[in-house]
Amino acid sequence: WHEIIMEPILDTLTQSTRPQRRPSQRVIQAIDQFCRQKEWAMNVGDEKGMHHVVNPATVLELGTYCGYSTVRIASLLPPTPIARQIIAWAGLQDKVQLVEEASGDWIPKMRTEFGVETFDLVFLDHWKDRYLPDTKLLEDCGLLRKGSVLLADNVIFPGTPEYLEYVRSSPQYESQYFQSHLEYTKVEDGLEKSVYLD
Ligand SMILES: Oc1cc(-c2ccc(F)cc2)cc2nccnc12
Ligand SMILES: [Mg+2]
Repeated sequence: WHEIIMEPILDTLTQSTRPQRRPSQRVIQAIDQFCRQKEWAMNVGDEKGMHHVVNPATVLELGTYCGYSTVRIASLLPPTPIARQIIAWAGLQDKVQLVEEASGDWIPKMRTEFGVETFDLVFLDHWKDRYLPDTKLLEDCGLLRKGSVLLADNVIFPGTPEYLEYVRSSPQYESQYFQSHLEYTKVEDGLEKSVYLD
């Protein structure tokens, strides 16, 4: 359902804003044209091409050179999740590490997998029953520091009562509610900002 909903968002973007990146085929065509007309280069090229493989999922390329064949091969890979396309369309792919796994599985691996010491900001906007366990996991894994901010969406609607009770009663947090409305509606909702005091 989510991919179906997100597709029109991506379509709207691609029709209404300038891309931060060029579709891969235009990149390949531009390099082939340059190497054919201006300066030869040792790319696999458009004649040998990459026609002999079908739908690879895991690929090892030995010898990247300028990235020409990397682009050719990557364009054969399974479609990129919509969120990754939207992030790339905004030109922010180099700043974002997208992890498509359960939060409870990955929070304990943040330090070893991504070298994260502590988070300055945690934006909680996932499954409502994960807000509290994931917050406790962040504490237990030492991923919060004095001043780390937890910003939680939907604390009123759909609602996260256990999480609210925890951050508002814990001496480890200074919590503040910012009343607003459920996105694009008049239903009450809001954000809870909780500063970790350590
Ligand atoms: O902001 C949000 C709103 C809703 C939601 C649910 C039911 C409704 F009727 C309307 C809105 C679900 C969400 N799930 C995850 C993260 N954020 C959400
Ligand atoms: Mg939300």
